[in-house]
Parts: sequence; structure tokens; C-alpha cells
Amino acid sequence: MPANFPQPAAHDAAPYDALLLYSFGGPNRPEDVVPFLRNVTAGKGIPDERLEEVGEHYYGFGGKSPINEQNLALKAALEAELAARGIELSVVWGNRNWAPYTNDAVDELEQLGAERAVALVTSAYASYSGCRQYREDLAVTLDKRGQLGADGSTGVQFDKVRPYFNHPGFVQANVDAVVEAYADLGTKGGSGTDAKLVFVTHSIPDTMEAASRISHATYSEQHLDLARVVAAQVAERVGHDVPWDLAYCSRSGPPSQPWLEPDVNDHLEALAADGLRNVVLSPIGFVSDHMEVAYDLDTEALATANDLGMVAVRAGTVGTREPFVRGLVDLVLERAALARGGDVTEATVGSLPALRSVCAPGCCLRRDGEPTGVPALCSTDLYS
Ligand SMILES: CC1=C(CCC(=O)O)c2cc3nc(cc4[nH]c(cc5[nH]c(cc1n2)c(C)c5CCC(=O)O)c(CCC(=O)O)c4C)C(CCC(=O)O)=C3C
Ligand SMILES: [Fe+2]
Repeated sequence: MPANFPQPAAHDAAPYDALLLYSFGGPNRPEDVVPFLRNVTAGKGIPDERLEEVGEHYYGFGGKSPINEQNLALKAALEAELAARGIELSVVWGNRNWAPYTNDAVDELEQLGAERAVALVTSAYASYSGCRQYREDLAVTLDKRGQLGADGSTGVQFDKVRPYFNHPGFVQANVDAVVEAYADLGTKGGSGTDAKLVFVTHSIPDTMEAASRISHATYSEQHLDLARVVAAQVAERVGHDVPWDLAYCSRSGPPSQPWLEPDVNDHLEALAADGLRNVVLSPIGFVSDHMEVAYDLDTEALATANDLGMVAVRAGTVGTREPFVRGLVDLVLERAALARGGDVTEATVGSLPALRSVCAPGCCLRRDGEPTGVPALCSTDLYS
């Protein structure tokens, strides 16, 4: 290679010409609630009572989830960070369960003339719900458009950023949020030195947890590793020990089906029974204050804590915090460097390695050993 061969600049996003911000979606008005819930639960055996109950959570907030506005804010923050770093990359937003749908996003990518896009999902952890389900929806959408070739080639080509729960940017933003929550606890008459830090994430069925073991640490192990690091960094910043636990929220499915426990409300009761009076809740399982956080934590869990006579504060989610957004752009550049075949250092914090951006065969199935019947992009097992 001649010495003057043009090297891609460190800030170069080549080979990508677009970034797909890929999320869950949520209703914008009361009429959207039932169709949205039908989209989410199609064929998943969620009992009707649970659906009615979840519908009420949305109606209680005027039929509108905060998630779409939060994704628009993240899109704007990503655009600003890309522009500030001189990176030319169009950002397109799409959702699995509500407009703009995956198909709308692919339309937009085509209108932009994009040939190769990097996908960033709004879930930091690897499991069926947080990784493979997004990759399947993308494949199914392209298939319906007649754009999924027998060899896995697609019209617009997609790569995915690795699960980023252990990326320094995500960790830093969570640490900052928890430190702020400890300060809040003080202003509410609570005592940080006597408090328990309770990390919270979305529960999943035990079967999905078991299936998440293929090729990497399980969903709960990923959370435990991050929790350990966040608590240690918070302890350094607040200057005292920070004891912590991991609890779960938002379980659904039939009661006979085991999901990850303890539920955050049950856990608060257990802590209160042990005489604990101060709690900081940190929703590390979620990237923004969407309905799971607004209802399951701010409405339900904080009421439980209040009833138990506890002083409880909910830490913020990473949202559009600067270290998080900067970290996401770093991850996009990291993925671009990988795609170019360069030597790449994948930054991580904690004891787990960086998870793969091209998923392994059988990675993150809904249930162990189950044939998917559905192809998934960004993996080496397109048709397994
Ligand atoms: C791991 C995980 C995440 C985090 C990763 C990610 O972000 O993707 C997540 C996020 C979200 N979950 C959300 C909403 C819902 N999730 C449901 C159902 C389910 N979630 C599951 C798991 C997860 N879910 C599972 C295993 C089910 C059972 C059905 C199935 O196996 O798929 C249901 C159906 C009713 C109910 O059962 O609650 C709803 C309405 C919203 C939107 C909130 C808003 O509108 O602001 C968001 C961001
Ligand atoms: Fe969910």
C-alpha cells in the first residue's frame, strides 16, 4: 500500500451511509392503545386480563406513551453529536410495534439512497426481546418487501451495533444518574449511607433467560455485571459503601410461567421487613423514561415504597445524557471500523467481554433449541 494511500479518518463512518435508530414504539393517543398492544403481543399468549391492565396504564397517561418523543430527542442528540464530530450519517428512526414502523424506516433509507446502514437498537442487553427480536423483525420486513435474498443479501444492507450494556458511555451515564439520585434522597429527608441501591430491569421468562446463554453471559448475568460496576463507581463518588440488589418489573405471561424474580414491589416489601428505610431505584434495564418506568416504577413501585414508610427516589435513565450519546457514536464508529476490517479495540467496563455485533448461531432464541422459522439479520445463522 503506498504511503500516501488515503486512510479513513478516525471519525469516518464508512462503509455506512445511514444510521437506523431502531426502537420498540408506543401509542401516541388513546385510539392507538389497543392496536399497539395487538402488535406487541401477536401470538405471544399474554392473558387478556394482563392486556386490559396494561391498557389502563396507558389510558392513565392519556393514552400516550412518552417513548416516541424520547426517541425523537435521542435522534436529535445523535444528529448533533455526529455533526459536532464531522461525521456524515443520516439518522432514520423506526419501531417494531408502532409508526414509524420498520417498513417506513426502510422506505426512508431507500429514499435517501442508503446502501448500507448501521442499526442501533434502544436496548442495551442481549436476549430475545432486546436483540434477536429486532433482527428478526428487520429480516421479516425485508422479506415481505421481496428484498431478502436466499443467501441473506438484502436491498439496503444492515449491520448492528453490539449490545452496549458494558460500554463505558452507558456505564458513565448510569453512574451520574445514580449519584444525582443519592443527592435527591438527602433533600427528601432520606439517608444515603443507610440506603439500598435497587437496580431494576424488565423481567423475562426463565426460558428466555436460559436461551440467552448461547455464546454469551445470560440476560441477568449481563445486568449483574453492570450493576456491580455502577455500584462500585457510585460508592467512590458518594464516599460510602453502596449495597445493592437487582430486581425486576413488568412481568406478564400466564402466572404458571416462571419469570425472573424478585419483582421490585415484593423486593421492597422484603427490604422493609428487614428494617430498611431508604431506597434508590435505578432502572438500568431501560434507556429512557418510557411507560415501564413511568408506570411500573414511578407510579407503582414508588407507591409501594411510600406505603411501606420508606424514603425512595428513582434515578434517571440514560436518555440523552452526554456520556451515553457520545458512547453511542463511539459504538457506531467502532462498528464501522470492524466492517472495514480494521484492528478494533472494543471498549468495555466490568468483567464481561464485548458481545458480538454479528450474532452467533442460535444466539438469543425465544426458547432454547426452538427452531425459529424466522430468519434474523446481523447473524451467521440466517436460516437456522
Ligand atoms: C426485555 C424487554 C424490554 C427491554 C428491551 C427493549 O427495550 O426492547 C422491553 C421493553 C419494552 N416493553 C414495552 C412494552 C410492552 N412489553 C410487553 C411484553 C413483553 N416485554 C418483554 C420484554 C421486554 N420488553 C417480554 C418478554 C414481554 C412478553 C411478550 C413477549 O415475549 O414479547 C407488552 C405487552 C403487555 C405486557 O405484557 O406488559 C408491552 C405493552 C415497551 C414500550 C413502553 C412504552 O410504551 O413506553 C418497551 C420499551
Ligand atoms: Fe416489554
